[in-house]
Amino acid sequence: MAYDTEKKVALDVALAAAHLCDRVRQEIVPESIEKDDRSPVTVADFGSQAVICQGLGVAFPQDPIVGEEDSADLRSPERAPQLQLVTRYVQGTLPTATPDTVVQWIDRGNAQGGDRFWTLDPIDGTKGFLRGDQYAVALALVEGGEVKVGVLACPALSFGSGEPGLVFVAVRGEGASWMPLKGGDPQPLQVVTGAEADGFRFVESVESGHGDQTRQSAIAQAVGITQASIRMDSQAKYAAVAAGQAALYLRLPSPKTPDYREKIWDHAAGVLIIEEAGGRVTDMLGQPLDFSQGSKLVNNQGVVASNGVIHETVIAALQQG
Ligand SMILES: Nc1ncnc2c1ncn2[C@@H]1O[C@H](COP(=O)(O)O)[C@@H](O)[C@H]1OP(=O)(O)O
Ligand SMILES: [Mg+2]
Ligand SMILES: [Mg+2]
Ligand SMILES: [Mg+2]
Repeated sequence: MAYDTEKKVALDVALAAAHLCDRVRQEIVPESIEKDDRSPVTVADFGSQAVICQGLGVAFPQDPIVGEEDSADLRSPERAPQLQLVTRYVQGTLPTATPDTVVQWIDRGNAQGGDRFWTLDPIDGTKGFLRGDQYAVALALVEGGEVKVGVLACPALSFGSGEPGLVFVAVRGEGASWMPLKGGDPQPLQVVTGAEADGFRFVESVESGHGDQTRQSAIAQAVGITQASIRMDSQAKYAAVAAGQAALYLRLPSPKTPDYREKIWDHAAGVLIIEEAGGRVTDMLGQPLDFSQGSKLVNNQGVVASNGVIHETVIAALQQG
């Protein structure tokens, strides 16, 4: 089957990284370092990126990786204790790791893109990770501007009363599935269908600054969703729609940051997983997300991810105000 090796390697590295993040959260209270854009990063974000870039580098040495983090914030002498800690966690997976190899692996993720590249968010939802809520390790392969393989590992996510720790994977044209992080048979993913919108739920970010929650509620109501939103950090929201737990994910530009452009690693894996589960993802104008323009979705604003059935109704409601 197409992309068999890519799927297997992506799952292996994402699982190893998810395990590292989970260990960090169980064992220490991770401190956050503030990046230049004032967003937080932790030893787990760096460790996850190191493990994934190392594994992709061995399996696909020619493939560029467009990752969120770079090692600049870890290289300064005053950050030596944090780099030591990252190295110790990476050694749990790669026993020969040293501070030098760790920063090199992290910086493999500094590529700009190309016709074929990987995009990586080593921890999507760092704020959720720090709060003890949802987060995801998100990895996707983009070829010719199209997402071909997507993996989302969600160590804190569970369905119903099941144990937390789920992984989601999709290959274009071959469907999407989920399985427990600790192993088990893959189960197919299918969005919720039917036209009974008053039974539907919608998902949105926990962070009010990452979207327009007022407008998101108004649009959900306009399309007949009467229940309150489920607020969740990270691309776990895409997983919730793909698994039929919600029919809609709305991410409309925040009035505080109207010029914000979404980063490709915040969406690529989730988009493919929803599409392969039978759903649809566009921007707020109904245009497909354009993954061919470097690290940002410069041609898109806002994201609408749905079960497909209600998609056009949502886009029409957005056009009305
Ligand atoms: N103004 C903004 N609008 C939309 N997303 C944002 C904004 N600022 C940061 N983000 C991104 O939202 C993602 C988290 O998603 P969610 O809110 O759904 O949990 C993070 O990757 C974060 O990027 P960054 O890592 O650069 O801070
Ligand atoms: Mg992110
Ligand atoms: Mg991140
Ligand atoms: Mg971040």
